[in-house]
Amino acid sequence: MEEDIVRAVPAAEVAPTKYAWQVRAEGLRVRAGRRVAVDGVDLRLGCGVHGLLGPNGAGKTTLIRCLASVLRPVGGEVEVLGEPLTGRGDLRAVRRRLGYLPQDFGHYKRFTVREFVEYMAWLKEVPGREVAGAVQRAVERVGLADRADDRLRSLSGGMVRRAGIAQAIVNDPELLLLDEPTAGLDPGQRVRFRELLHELGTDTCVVVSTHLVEDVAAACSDVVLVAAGRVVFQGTPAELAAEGGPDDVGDSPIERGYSALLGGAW
Ligand SMILES: Nc1ncnc2c1ncn2[C@@H]1O[C@H](COP(=O)(O)OP(=O)(O)OP(=O)(O)O)[C@@H](O)[C@H]1O
Repeated sequence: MEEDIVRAVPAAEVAPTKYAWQVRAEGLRVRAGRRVAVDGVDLRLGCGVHGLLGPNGAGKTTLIRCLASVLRPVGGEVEVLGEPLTGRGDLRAVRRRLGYLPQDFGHYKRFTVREFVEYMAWLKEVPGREVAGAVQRAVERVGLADRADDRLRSLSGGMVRRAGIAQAIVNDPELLLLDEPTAGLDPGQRVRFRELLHELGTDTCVVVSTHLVEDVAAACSDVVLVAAGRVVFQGTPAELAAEGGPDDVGDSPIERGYSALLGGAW
């Protein structure tokens, strides 16, 4: 009986908060192949939706991969959820508390959506009796409840990406890292996804890399602009817009702010 009244409590509500920032980096340097693609990043991120913007090759994916503990830094410091990623410590505990949607994520085409999200829930060590409910909630939140029992290979690219978002949120992560989550989503889904981001940002640190300036304007509380491996601006979308003037290139105030800050490098 007791089980009936137990609700899935977001990890952020129960984990002791022993850190001031979900992400803290100082002078962070990360290599991608032979290149130092993140080259001296200072960053502090708390709860909210942080839009990671920047031109192709700026280092956004490399930064996200480092925060997801996939790439080890080669210099500087980085702490995620209060845990340093620079040492030789065991990263499993911190990995359980984050959600990550890679740009090109691998999935098992023969799995159904539910099986895929369930599998990721098990890997994140979501307690057994909570798995089914957590999976159903994640699938509903991305609007895939009616396709939950279809195999991934039968879904469109945008639907597969939504399944990817579902696996990233299934463990109610304290830090959610989404690398171009809106790529391939139709306009209706993009609007729904922005609403979901808003909701998640109230008690989670969400980092979203995107090329879509409209996503940033509509869904992000904060913009981090990256160029040539460094953070060149951090502020609200309105502050980014204020950087632009009538002579800057762009179709919207935010685009003009973006081009003003990047000069010719975009
Ligand atoms: N495996 C790799 N080997 C060599 N160079 C790499 C590798 N991965 C990335 N790079 C280089 O590192 C730099 C940063 O790449 P990264 O993918 O982080 O940029 P990005 O900002 O995410 O770009 P995009 O907007 O195109 O996705 C680029 O110059 C890229 O060519």
